[in-house]
Amino acid sequence: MTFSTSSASPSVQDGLAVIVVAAGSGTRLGYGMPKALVPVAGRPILDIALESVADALPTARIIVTVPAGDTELSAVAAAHGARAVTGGATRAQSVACGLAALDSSARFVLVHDAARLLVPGRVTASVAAALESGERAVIPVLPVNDTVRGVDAQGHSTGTVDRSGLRAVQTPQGFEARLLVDVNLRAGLLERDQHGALAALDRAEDPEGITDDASLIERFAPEVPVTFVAGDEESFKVTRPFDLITARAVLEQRAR
Ligand SMILES: Nc1ccn([C@@H]2O[C@H](COP(=O)(O)OP(=O)(O)OP(=O)(O)O)[C@@H](O)[C@H]2O)c(=O)n1
Ligand SMILES: C[C@](O)(CO)[C@H](O)COP(=O)(O)O
Repeated sequence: MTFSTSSASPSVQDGLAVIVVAAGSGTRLGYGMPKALVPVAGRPILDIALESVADALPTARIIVTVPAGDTELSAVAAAHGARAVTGGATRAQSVACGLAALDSSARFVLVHDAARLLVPGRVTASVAAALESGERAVIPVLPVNDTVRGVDAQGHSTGTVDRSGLRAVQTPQGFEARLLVDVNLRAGLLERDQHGALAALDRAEDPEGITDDASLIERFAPEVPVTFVAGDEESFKVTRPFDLITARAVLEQRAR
């Protein structure tokens, strides 16, 4: 399914909130500071990520999860008119912190990794457009380019996997807001207090196999289809130092 527009319609932005998760430590990047603060072409990753989101969704409400005790990322969020909230110990727990801060009027919610700082507006807009057209869970994906093999406990190949049946998953992932709240409640990542207010729960670890938001839908609301839209190579996640070289190159190319 494809929804190719360059910016989301005003009607969908009206009821849409975006949670940008930026509370990670960036261990694999190894800069000794939260990854979202690491500069790319002189600007913090979060600053560029928020600009990318705002390109497609200029009027959407944005919540940014930041590490406990942070002031710098919160200032970047404020400069974009976004609200900063303290995240959790894992990505999933940070998303739950963002959901607990959600306005009750939000009909749709997009969850985006700050680390995917260069997501093209077309991708964000097509996730929002798919929600507007009635989809309840929408994720951008790409085909897998490399040959993929299984591996056994000894580290030997168990054979080639048919990659025509595989997709690499990106963000932003979009959901009907009530659905994403509901699966987070069922997963024990969120709870409601006696007044009905949502609160994120501290956990030692995430439910097994939960690596993104759509996997919560698949586990806790399997009757809801997860719909694909076309992702983009420029939505890659900055994970290791090499990714910073690519990010700089993309920014330079866009500036030309
Ligand atoms: N407790 C966490 C962990 C991750 N994230 C966010 O989730 C996104 C994807 O996570 P990942 O790339 O794994 O980031 P880090 O956890 O920072 O990386 P690492 O595992 O190398 O420490 C990032 O934007 C990151 O800031 C978050 O908000 N809260
Ligand atoms: C959510 C995600 O970006 C989808 O590809 C990814 O699962 C984040 O997890 P990671 O293990 O930290 O790369």
